[in-house]
Amino acid sequence: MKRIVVKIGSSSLIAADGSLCQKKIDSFVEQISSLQSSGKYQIALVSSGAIAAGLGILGWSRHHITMPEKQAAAAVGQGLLTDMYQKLFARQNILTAQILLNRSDIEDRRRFIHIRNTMETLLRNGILPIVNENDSVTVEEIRFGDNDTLSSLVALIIEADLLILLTDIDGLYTGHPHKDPTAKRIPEVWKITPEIEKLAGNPGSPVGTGGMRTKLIAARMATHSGIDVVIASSSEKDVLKRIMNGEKIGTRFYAQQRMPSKKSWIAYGSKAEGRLYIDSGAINALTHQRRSLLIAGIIEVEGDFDEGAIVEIRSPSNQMVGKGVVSFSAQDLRLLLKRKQQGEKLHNYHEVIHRDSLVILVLDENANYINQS
Ligand SMILES: Nc1ncnc2c1ncn2[C@@H]1O[C@H](COP(=O)(O)OP(=O)(O)O)[C@@H](O)[C@H]1O
Ligand SMILES: N[C@@H](CCC(=O)OP(=O)(O)O)C(=O)O
Repeated sequence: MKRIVVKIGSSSLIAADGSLCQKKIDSFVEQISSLQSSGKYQIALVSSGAIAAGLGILGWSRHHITMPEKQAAAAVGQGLLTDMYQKLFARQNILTAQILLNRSDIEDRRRFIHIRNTMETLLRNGILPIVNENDSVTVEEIRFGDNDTLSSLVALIIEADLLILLTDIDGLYTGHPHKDPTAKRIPEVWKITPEIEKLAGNPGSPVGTGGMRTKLIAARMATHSGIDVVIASSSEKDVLKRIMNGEKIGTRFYAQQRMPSKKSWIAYGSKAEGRLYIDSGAINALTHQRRSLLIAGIIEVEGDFDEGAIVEIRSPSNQMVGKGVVSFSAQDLRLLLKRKQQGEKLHNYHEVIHRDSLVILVLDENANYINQS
């Protein structure tokens, strides 16, 4: 069975009067149910709309709103959203489950595995997980901030084959469609180059968060992990079925080679607790010779971490090289660096970051991430 994550943005769920639009939601529910009951797909839904729905029913304006008001609106709106999905999916004999996440739930490896096991259990039992950010309890430091990023992490969690971002526009355009009347849809993206990234602008509607910018970040994370991404219009008739039938609607981003799940978590889910600065020889060994990181290549250690922590690997000029699981504590690494400076050869020490626990995050000359295997 193929696994799909479908993300629906606020702009596709909210009616002009600010309320949840049952007609629109029903159309998604029918489409998702039809795919799920074909027996060919397991689907997880990431649905935005809690804040907008809450503001709508409370009659509160989104302008100059305080954080507690926004979080209160999310608490009200999430209830409305869950209730509507539950009722509409029940009509299609599909049981739904609500999962609300913060970034810290994913950053911690144990919690990540718990979420993965829960999602697996739901999917294998034919229950539809409906995911959103836990907006009403989230503080800035642990926010995803946008559901595009969240949906791509959900795709990593369940090792999806495809991530579909449904929005109020039929794909990525060559310019912001509200500002550039000549802008055209780009049907396919093989590589997310800096030129492609430059095309993505902010939301076009007052209810959207992140616009195309965050959709491209999500697409980068997913495609690098080996998951195809389609951005398509939520109002296109039978959009999900047509995408699954291979019709070229929206913008399709093609995946690179599949990355092992642990590595995609290291790259995009985990939180780095420190930094290792490495010299040019080590950068070359890591990026071109697929070697592990040895103590010999480390110039400086930043932060205070234990062995087993995730750290960033950076160049002397502070460019990101990668991330990985470190085998020594920061204290021990500093000690070893001192001994190295005093002339001691440290050949007997094992890898500081083993290749299998290392993800390279630099692009090659073709704007591809360097092969991880
Ligand atoms: N290059 C672009 N191509 C298409 N849309 C773009 C582009 N740059 C910015 N946008 C805006 O991004 C919007 C979609 O993002 P957003 O409003 O956050 O939707 P959602 O609520 O579905 O996440 C579009 O309606 C459009 O106005
Ligand atoms: N978690 C928020 C939505 C955040 C978000 O990314 O919104 P959107 O850009 O509409 O997908 C909510 O439920 O209101």
